[in-house]
Amino acid sequence: MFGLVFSRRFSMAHRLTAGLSEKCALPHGHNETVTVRLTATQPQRLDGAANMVEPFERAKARWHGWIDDAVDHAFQVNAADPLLGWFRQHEPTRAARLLVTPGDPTTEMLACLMMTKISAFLAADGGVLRCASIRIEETPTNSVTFDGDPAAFLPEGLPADAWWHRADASINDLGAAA
Ligand SMILES: Nc1nc2c(c(=O)[nH]1)N=C([C@H](O)[C@H](O)COP(=O)(O)OP(=O)(O)OP(=O)(O)O)CN2
Repeated sequence: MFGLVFSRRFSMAHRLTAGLSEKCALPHGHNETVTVRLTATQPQRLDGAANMVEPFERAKARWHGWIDDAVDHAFQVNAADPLLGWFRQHEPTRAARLLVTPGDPTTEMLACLMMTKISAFLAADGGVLRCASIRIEETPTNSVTFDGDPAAFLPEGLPADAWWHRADASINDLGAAA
């Protein structure tokens, strides 16, 4: 089967506060690369004319738009991080630039949330493609890969309408909770 593979770079900052990585408890940043592998939901032969699964431009437009406009330079924070309250009180406009995760914003969590998000985009685009796997390179020496169903690996009890399920530009649900 064909796989359409797209990579996009983004800058981010985060901090991990749950206690497993004390060195990462202060805000710090990475230049990361996310790579997705898309496959056809109904694989077919090449037609002998256009010979495409789907034009690259169409397949990646919404996804790369979200990475560039919403994820790039966002600050990734645990939903329980007190910094969230600080931003909401002192810099509410900038709170929109916080990518909020259930628990620490690790690369594993980001892989699951991003795979759910791109799946929502692909479904909204007609469901011609699905995301078969995702790889996030956090640093030049550390990457996380994921394939399968993110729902089976995300923590239980998360809202079914959270930002990662929606085919929109959201990276948090702060507006909904305000
Ligand atoms: N399982 C995970 N472990 C860690 C994560 C993660 O997302 N998942 N993240 C971090 C930190 O973000 C840290 O900044 C990066 O890890 P680190 O190993 O320190 O990265 P380096 O590139 O500096 O590693 P070198 O071995 O020095 O190349 C920590 N753990």
